Amino acid sequence: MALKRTTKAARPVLGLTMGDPAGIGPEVIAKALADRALTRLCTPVVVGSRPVMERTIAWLKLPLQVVDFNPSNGLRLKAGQVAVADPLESPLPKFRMGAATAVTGAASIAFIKEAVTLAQAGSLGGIVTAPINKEAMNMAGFHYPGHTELLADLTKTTEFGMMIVGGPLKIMFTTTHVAINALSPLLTTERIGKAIRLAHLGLTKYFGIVRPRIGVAALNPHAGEHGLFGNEESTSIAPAVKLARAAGIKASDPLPADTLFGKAARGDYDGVVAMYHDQGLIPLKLVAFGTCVNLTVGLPIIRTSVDHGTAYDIAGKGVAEHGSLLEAVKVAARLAKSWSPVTKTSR
Ligand SMILES: NC(=O)C1=CN([C@@H]2O[C@H](COP(=O)(O)OP(=O)(O)OC[C@H]3O[C@@H](n4cnc5c(N)ncnc54)[C@H](O)[C@@H]3O)[C@@H](O)[C@H]2O)C=CC1
Ligand SMILES: NCC(=O)COP(=O)(O)O
Repeated sequence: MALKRTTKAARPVLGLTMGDPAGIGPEVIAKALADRALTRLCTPVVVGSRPVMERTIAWLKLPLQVVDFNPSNGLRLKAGQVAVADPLESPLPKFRMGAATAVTGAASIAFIKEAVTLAQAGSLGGIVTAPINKEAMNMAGFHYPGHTELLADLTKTTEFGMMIVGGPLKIMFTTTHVAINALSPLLTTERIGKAIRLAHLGLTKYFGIVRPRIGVAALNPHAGEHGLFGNEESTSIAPAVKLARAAGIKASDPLPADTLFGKAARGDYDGVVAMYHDQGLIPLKLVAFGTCVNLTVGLPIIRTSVDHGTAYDIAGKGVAEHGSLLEAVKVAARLAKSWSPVTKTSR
């Protein structure tokens, strides 16, 4: 029997995927599990390797005890007990912390798949993902740019987008993990229009903002300066804005990105549509690294994530901070209490 789906009164059951076992995912999860701030927000279920979780808890000397996740017992846990859903058929072979391998990459994908299955079955009210390593995932033969596209594939979602929020900024990304020299042809009116619609959906449905004001970033310096420094503004961004406005969305003209994010941070816009990864993530991480939350807007399930990666440089050292994971749980728990599946991205 699946757990009853979260109600407004209950603390939602959230699945915390372990991410890449060789990164800081297990550590930030263990630290968060020992933090009362997390258990006040939700009933956590770690979706990951049970032996890795046990080793991490022991290594960090945390007062936690791992038990198997059993959806049919209503998650009746004693204080300090942590439920782990481990989808791996056999324990992971020995691996080195801080190194990308196909084995750990494959495990990180198995955890995500299991979490999606549990969420779709109603056993989890949402999922919060710890970082995967894209290189390890690709070494394992999963050729996705990141969670965002994998989750869309697993849930058969076509209209989805990566939104990251932090401090005063809420940013929707038109493209995610793309080489700069491959960017321009991807910035079609259709793709930008989709990002504007998803920004609107994210700001209204996920953050409750009525008639949000959306700032749309230009791609080129000074918004191209009438074609002097590029023309994506006139050929694709402005036409996408026009279509969005015709659909009733309050979207700005393509604005020079070097001043747009500051304006949004000061409150002139409720959200921003960035054209590419670093355009939006540099301002976000400058003002709020460690507390930003990544959401996949448009999925039929709730998914939030941390703002950081696997941080191989500090994996196994005990210095990783778990603040972003707590923030991601906070957002997922809030959404889980009022969630209704996305059916379309109309206003
Ligand atoms: N949600 C996800 O699954 C994400 C995955 N990644 C992946 O992570 C890998 C490494 O990416 P990088 O660009 O190097 O970013 P990164 O966030 O792993 O590391 C950047 C710097 O921040 C520090 N740092 C990161 N998280 C920290 C924490 N919780 N506490 C203290 N210091 C922390 C690291 O030590 C490093 O100096 C890549 O494979 C990337 O694709 C990156 C971002 C998000
Ligand atoms: N920089 C954001 C990031 O890498 C997370 O991407 P995803 O795994 O959530 O698609």
